[in-house]
Amino acid sequence: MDRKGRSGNLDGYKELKSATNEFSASNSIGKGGSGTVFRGILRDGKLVAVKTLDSASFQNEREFQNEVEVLGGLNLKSPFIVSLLGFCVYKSKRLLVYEYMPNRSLQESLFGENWRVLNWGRRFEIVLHVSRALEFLHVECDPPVIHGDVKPSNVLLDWEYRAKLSDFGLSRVKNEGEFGVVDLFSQELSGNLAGGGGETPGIGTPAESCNEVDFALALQASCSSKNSGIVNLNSFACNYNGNVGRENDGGSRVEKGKEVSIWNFESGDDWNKGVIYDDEVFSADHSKELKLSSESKQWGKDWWWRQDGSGELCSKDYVMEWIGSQICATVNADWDDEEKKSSPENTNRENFVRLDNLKEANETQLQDPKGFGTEESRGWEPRKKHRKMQEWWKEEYLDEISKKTSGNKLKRLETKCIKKGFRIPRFEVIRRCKFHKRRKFGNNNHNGVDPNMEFSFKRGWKNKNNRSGGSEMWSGDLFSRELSSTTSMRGTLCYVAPEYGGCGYLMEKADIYSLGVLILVIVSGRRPLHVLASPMKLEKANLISWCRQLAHSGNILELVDERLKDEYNKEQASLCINLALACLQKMPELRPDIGDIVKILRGEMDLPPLPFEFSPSPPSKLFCKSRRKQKSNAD
Ligand SMILES: Nc1ncnc2c1ncn2[C@@H]1O[C@H](COP(=O)(O)OP(=O)(O)OP(=O)(O)O)[C@@H](O)[C@H]1O
Repeated sequence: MDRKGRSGNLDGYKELKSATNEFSASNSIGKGGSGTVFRGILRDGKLVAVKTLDSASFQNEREFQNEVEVLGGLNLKSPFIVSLLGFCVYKSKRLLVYEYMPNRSLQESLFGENWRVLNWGRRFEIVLHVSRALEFLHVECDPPVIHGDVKPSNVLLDWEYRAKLSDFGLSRVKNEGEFGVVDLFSQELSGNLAGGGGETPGIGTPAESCNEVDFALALQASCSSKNSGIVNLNSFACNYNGNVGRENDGGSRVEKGKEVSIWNFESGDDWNKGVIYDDEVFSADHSKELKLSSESKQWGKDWWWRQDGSGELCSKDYVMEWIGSQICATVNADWDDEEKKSSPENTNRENFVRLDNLKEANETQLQDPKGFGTEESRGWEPRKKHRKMQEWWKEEYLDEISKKTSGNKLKRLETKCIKKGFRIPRFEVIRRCKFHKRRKFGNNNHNGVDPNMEFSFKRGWKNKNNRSGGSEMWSGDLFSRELSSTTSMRGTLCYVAPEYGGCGYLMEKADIYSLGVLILVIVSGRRPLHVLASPMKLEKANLISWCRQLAHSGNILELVDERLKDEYNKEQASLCINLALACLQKMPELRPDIGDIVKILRGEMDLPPLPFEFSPSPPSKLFCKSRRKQKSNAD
């Protein structure tokens, strides 16, 4: 790749190929939901990470474009954000080139064999660095950028374990004049989108009314802003084509007729510069692949529906039911009968909405707007409906389940599902585990699941990385693994803010919520959901509600990673936990701004008073005062 970004063409792809030893397994450093990441050395000796996205995935295409547009579009640099050095489009291949982060992700360090490197000092620094990354995005960037997917696997670590935030696939640039979900939708969008008639609700309307939203129009509106980071593929395709179309403009920097598009952010040039792009190959492939053109309106509509689900069995139910099934599974281990009926093919069919099924699925959905499906499709249709994200994160459900017998709970859910014509999904998950258990490890592995595998509603099982995560990474809990890093269309289960209903714009306070979860994860060294076989431990299953309980009983330090023993700074740990509690308040307005969070972490500001229900947690005011006093004494 030409690092000046001026002569990239097929050579660009070739260079990335040779830099990564032809994308060899030995250069592979990790696998995410969207593709594989390879270590590479460019001709000039620069060490890079090359992410190759799995082709032909609708989701990947969107995330690729978002990454390029938002991360690549940042005018300012931050030491706390991973640099995107360039990208490459070669036929259906999509590659992203990042600065290399030798210690990879926080997820791997925290839950891997190497967890000891994350001593308390480093953990506290990581909390500060991620906060500074968000401060950069929310405050220093104009317009602000909302990351949308803050979680440990998106925090990468450099040589000295300094953290940088990565993965802007779900991020967006905040539009000018956005105030908040309610204002936005009641005033701006509904008027605009309904063409003045005011009948079409906007994106952020409550999920119950989502079916009514003309999402295609909403998307068009959201993308109409010059700075919008919600990249509609339609508009993005236009953007590409627009560049090509402008090749003869004076000073055009677009070269036509090549197979590779590569653009180098380091060159500091703007979007057009250095794009080398075959419009025929690209636009043809692109529009075909994404089924755009005249159907784009309908496509946009289905796209949102498909990703977020519109069925009545929402993810809350799904998660509740799944939790129940996990408890049953660990206690009763009665999987085998179901397993016999399953096959990997069936499981795949039920868990993925494939690109090539899109048209077929659309038709079904149009004919059957309630989504119950025909007799033939019923077996897999409900799976697509489970993704609704609204308020899934109801820790009360865990409490509820712990109070009642899981069997009763499940019975009720089963009845509910059957009444609605849905099949019960729980055994699919379990089958999957069993399938992988057999295939990968025989019966000797801990609970039968590869420590490096994780489950995604969207993507099914995926191998997170090629390095062994170690036994700590597994630690006997199936459930925490599966939910802790499950990327949804717009957020990750357990990290996504409760107000974010799958239909709304992400706002800064959603990032703050995710930061709160991340802080607790860093401090506790465990995942947000952690169900162990013993029912006694169920009260601790949900990290957030456990933390709230501890705050209530004045014992928050019990949450600190027991592997650290006593080797941590109690004052800082209390500060982090109280700060996390403030970030995790259900009402977004009550959560602190990122600027204040950074100041609090630096000891320059008091922690705001926590809600009553968290008392008698360590008196945060007193605590902060004493901390400030100490600091001023030190000065
Ligand atoms: N810049 C980088 N430098 C070094 N390693 C990286 C870099 N980017 C990613 N990795 C490694 O590759 C792994 C996969 O990254 P990727 O961003 O594809 O997945 P993810 O964020 O874990 O998953 P998802 O995209 O589903 O959220 C990371 O966990 C990390 O180990």
